Amino acid sequence: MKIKICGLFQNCDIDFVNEAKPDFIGFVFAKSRRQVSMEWAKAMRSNLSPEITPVGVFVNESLTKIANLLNDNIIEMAQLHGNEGETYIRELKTLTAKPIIKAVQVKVHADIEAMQDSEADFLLLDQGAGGTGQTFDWSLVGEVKKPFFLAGGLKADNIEQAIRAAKPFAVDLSSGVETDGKKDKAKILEIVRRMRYE
Ligand SMILES: O=C(O)c1ccccc1N[C@@H]1O[C@H](COP(=O)(O)O)[C@@H](O)[C@H]1O
Repeated sequence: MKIKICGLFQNCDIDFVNEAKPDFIGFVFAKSRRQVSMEWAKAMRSNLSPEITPVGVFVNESLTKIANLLNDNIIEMAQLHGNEGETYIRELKTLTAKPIIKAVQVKVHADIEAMQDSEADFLLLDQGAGGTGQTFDWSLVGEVKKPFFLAGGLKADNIEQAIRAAKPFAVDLSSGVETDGKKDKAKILEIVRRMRYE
């Protein structure tokens, strides 16, 4: 099981993940209390362990900004968390060879069905707008043709149940590894340890 720790915004967050070694981390470029600038992401990425893949999280961002971040190697994957459609994804793919993750807000299974043939490389199934700490009904997931990240309110006490129900390629956590709005080293270490050894 792959694991992504999203929404890193403090210098110490990089130390936490370098120790825990998740597979992916996320920098949020969208409006959010976790938002980072291009310059700050570049500085954090330069301290990130090379074994960890950095993902940029965007909401209806300009294609040029995303392509620049990818092509300047500040991020290695782009996660589109807004209303980006297939035309947008196709266009982004003409600007970069790096993988694209498309977030899907899951209210009914048909929301996933509608994205099965997307040109995105991965789907990310979430409860809503992103970074809310809210779960959705994992029994809605069912059969998914594409590899997908499972997100939305995942934390130590629900992650095993979520994995059993949805069988994702990777799990993605942000709020669930925070305390008082900041990344919590002990929670990050514990969840990555569990994914690796249980
Ligand atoms: O984290 C944010 O602030 C954010 C803002 C805008 C779009 C997406 C965002 N985060 C993504 O949301 C999911 C779930 O997060 P949570 O665990 O429920 O807090 C995750 O994929 C983040 O990448």
